[in-house]
Amino acid sequence: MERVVMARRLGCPLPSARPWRNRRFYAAFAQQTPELRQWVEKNGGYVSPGIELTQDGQSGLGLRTSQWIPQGQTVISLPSHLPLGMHSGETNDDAKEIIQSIASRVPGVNMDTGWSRCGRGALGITASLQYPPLIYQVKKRCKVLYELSTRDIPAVLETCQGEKHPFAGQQVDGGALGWAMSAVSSRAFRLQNKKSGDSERVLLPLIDMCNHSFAPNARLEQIPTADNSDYKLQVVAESSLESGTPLSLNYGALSNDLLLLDYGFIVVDNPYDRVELKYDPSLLEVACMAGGLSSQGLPSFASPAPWQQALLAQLRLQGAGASLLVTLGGPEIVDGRLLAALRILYAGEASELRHQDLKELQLWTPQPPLGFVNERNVLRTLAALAALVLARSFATTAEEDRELLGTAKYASNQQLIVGYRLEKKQMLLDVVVKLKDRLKRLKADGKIGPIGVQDVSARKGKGFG
Ligand SMILES: C[S@@+](CC[C@H](N)C(=O)[O-])C[C@H]1O[C@@H](n2cnc3c(N)ncnc32)[C@H](O)[C@@H]1O
Repeated sequence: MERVVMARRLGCPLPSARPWRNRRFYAAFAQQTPELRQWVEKNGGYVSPGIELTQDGQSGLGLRTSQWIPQGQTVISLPSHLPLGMHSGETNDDAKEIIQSIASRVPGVNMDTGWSRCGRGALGITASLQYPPLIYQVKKRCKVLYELSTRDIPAVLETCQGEKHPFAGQQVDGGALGWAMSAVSSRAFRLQNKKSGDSERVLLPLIDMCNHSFAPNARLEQIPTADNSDYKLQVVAESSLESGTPLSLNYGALSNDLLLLDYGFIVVDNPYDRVELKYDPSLLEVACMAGGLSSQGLPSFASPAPWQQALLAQLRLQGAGASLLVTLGGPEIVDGRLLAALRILYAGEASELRHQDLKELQLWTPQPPLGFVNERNVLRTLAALAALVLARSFATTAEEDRELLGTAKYASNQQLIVGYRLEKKQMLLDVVVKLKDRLKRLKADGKIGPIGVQDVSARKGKGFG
């Protein structure tokens, strides 16, 4: 049995791009449960009589239970011929070849990058995101979409006539292409192809009506047949479900950036949300001072000792092949490489690290690996760094965003975007709180001396190594 994950990585519309956002559309569609059920069953699938299509608040359409479902019960089962992928369907061979040739030019399919709705107006609202890494992603995808629709796809389609034309003679403009890619990205699952062993993205009828939760009440399984020649896909209840419970699957440990780009929604208090920043010694220097640490006796971040440089190179934060992108947030609170780098930079001598595993330096351990003073300096610097990133990266404050969210004149796209940047700020504030909390717990042990030159000697006396 294999778990199947939502494929994400292809793209998703912002809410206004979804025709089904219209309430009447939802209501009409939700009534089609019997037809969908019959279609699945006619094609060899199974749908529990205990589930139905419904309109699910902010999430659009969804599935919910219409009766009590016991834990472990299969609620949907699809045979392997129902998922729709690049290699399935009844398109004629010429058209299939052309579609595959178009797909090979789409970075989202081959390079595992995401998409967003990049049609008219997308760039206008992009600036409101305020968060440069996401703005960059949106612009990049807009560019790819533009090039595909104005250059690459017309070049392929030019040679196609009649039967060969995969879209029955219709042109594919940026809007249509963006819509199609978004529709796929927000609904595709990643499956293991039993024959080739490759992972491929497929659309799963009915199953793709399940909305996302980080605490899902259902899971998707790919069950191989006894001889391993075929498989079926099934949605199974994770726990017993009361009647009227929305069915949810976990789309994956996705940040709000990926959820917004690929699915068009964000999760409040998303445990996997992060901010990206560049590892920058001068920023660390400022954070060190902002953290109230005296510069006396403390390291020069810009020109560390050779042994520190060697360790930073091992962390790929220095030298050829360095990768300077680090993150704050997520379950680990701070990127392990950044944590290790600060621990190394605050260590007085190479001997302090003699018995230290570089991997362990990247983790939060119950005991601070290089002693209390080292850890306190690290925590103070990191908390100040998170506060600095918060102050420097966004044009508005969290308070201003909250006020904006409260004003009715905002259309849903704008609300989503303001909500997105507010979540980023809130996440950074949470990082500061978590780091300060750690600092408090460290201090509660009563082993921390005053800050300054004494710290260095105290640290030297700890006897690590
Ligand atoms: C696989 S489809 C699920 C069915 C979809 N709600 C519909 O109306 O067809 C994924 C899309 O559902 C919506 N969605 C899923 N989970 C959501 C959530 N937790 N919050 C808001 N929207 C959600 C998003 O629009 C997303 O792109």
